[in-house]
Order: sequence, then structure tokens, then C-alpha cells
Amino acid sequence: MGSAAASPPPSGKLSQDELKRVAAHRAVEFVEPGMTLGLGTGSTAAHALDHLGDLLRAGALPGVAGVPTSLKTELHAARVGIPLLPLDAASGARIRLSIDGADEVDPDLNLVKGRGGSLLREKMIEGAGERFVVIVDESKLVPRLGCTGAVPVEVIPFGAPHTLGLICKVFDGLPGFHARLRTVVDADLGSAPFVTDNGNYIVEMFFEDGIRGDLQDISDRLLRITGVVEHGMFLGMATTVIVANKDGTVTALHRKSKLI
Ligand SMILES: O=C(CO)[C@H](O)[C@H](O)COP(=O)(O)O
Repeated sequence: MGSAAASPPPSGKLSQDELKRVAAHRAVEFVEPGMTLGLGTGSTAAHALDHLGDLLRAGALPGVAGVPTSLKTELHAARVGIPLLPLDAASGARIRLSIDGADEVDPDLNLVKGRGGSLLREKMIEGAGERFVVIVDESKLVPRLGCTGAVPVEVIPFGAPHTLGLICKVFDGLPGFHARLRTVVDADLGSAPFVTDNGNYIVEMFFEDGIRGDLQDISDRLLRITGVVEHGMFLGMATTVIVANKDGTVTALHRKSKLI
């Protein structure tokens, strides 16, 4: 990890949502006129969208456009007046900066993302951009990925239980490991598989005490399984992580360049 810088605390105690807003607003300070942005998904990224919309409407950021990482973000960005581009058009214009939240951040700035279900488009867009600024409140900092909840894996619906079995084999014998298909409660169907924006399903992997071992090797083994589309470990992708601390200070953690 690179350098860290902290700012003084605002007065009064901030809620978790207010901390998310503080981190999001700090990230938007990196946006310059004319930039094409990767627009993240989730409650933290939503604060960045709102703030960007305010600045665009005030005429402060002419020429800024965004590539949305989910259908939800596409609707939100359109509502607040952020001009949108599809990823294919944006690669010509270069995505200069992506701003998104994360579910977990480890000491090497590796991330778990996708508990909101948007990991595939997030990884495509944030992987294509030059800089990736992650915005989190302090609760997202973890000693190891997989400490606080599920690590999601997007799989094609065909044979999903079979693919789930193959994913479990990667972690054979690991105490406390289990995995399951993410479900939602549907008014008509009862329990039904969660379906991503890409029409796929999500397998959730759970670890008793986080993932121990070589993350890159685990990533490679997961991606070699036919039926797995992508997983929610974002390794070496974040260039800056902006952390809003419980005491109201903001810390920026930097990596010199993206590893992928
Ligand atoms: O990866 C994501 C969505 O797929 C989100 O960035 C992640 O779940 C964090 O969400 P929030 O900002 O609501 O805590």
C-alpha cells in the first residue's frame, strides 16, 4: 500500500450514511471537466451520483459523462442529469476515473465487491478505467477478504447447482467454508434465485475467518471453472481508497498504479 493522508474531523457524530456521503464527496473532488467516469453501484456510490449531478447542473463540470455499472445506477444517473455512455463508446473516450463503494477492503487495497449483485459490470468498467477510487466508511476495512460476509461469484443459470459444487471443491476441507445460491423472496414464486442485470445467478461463498492463502491463485482457480462468469474479489484494481473514519476524519490510501 502507498501513502495515507488524514483530514480533521467535522464537529458532531456522523451516522454511517453520513460517513458514506463524506467519502463520496471527497472522491468527486478528483473529477475534472471533460472526464468520462465509471459510475459505481450501491448506497455509497449513490451519494457520488447525487453530488456529481448537483455539480453538473451548476455548470461546474462541463463535458463530464459516465458509464453506469448497473441498471439501477443508469436510472439514478439519468435522473440527476449525468450524461451516459455505453462501455463500448467510452473505451474510445477513455474512462479516466471510476468511483465506487466496496463491501470489504484489505490492507493491500484488495476488495470484495458485488454484495449488491453488480460485480461483473463493475469489474469490466472499473478494470477498463485509468484510476479507480473506492469510497468506504471505516467498517469496510478488514484484515482479510471474506471476514464480514459473502464473497459473490456470478454464474450462468444453466447447471448452477453443478457449478456451485465445483466452486465448493476449490475450498475442499477448509473448516467453516460453505456456499449457496443467492435467493430472493418473490411474491408469486416464493424463494427464487437472485438474477443479475446480465441474467445470471450469484453463488455466495462464506469463510469462517476470511480467505487465507494466495488470493490470485484462488481467483485463477475460480475463473477456470466453466460456468463461472466472474467473482467479487477485485485484486490490485483500486488505486485510491477513501475511508471516512468513525471520528469523522477522512483517510486516503493510495496505490501507485493499477496492477490490472
Ligand atoms: O459492490 C457493490 C455493488 O455490487 C457495492 O459497491 C458494495 O456492495 C458496497 O455497497 P454500499 O456502498 O451500499 O455499502
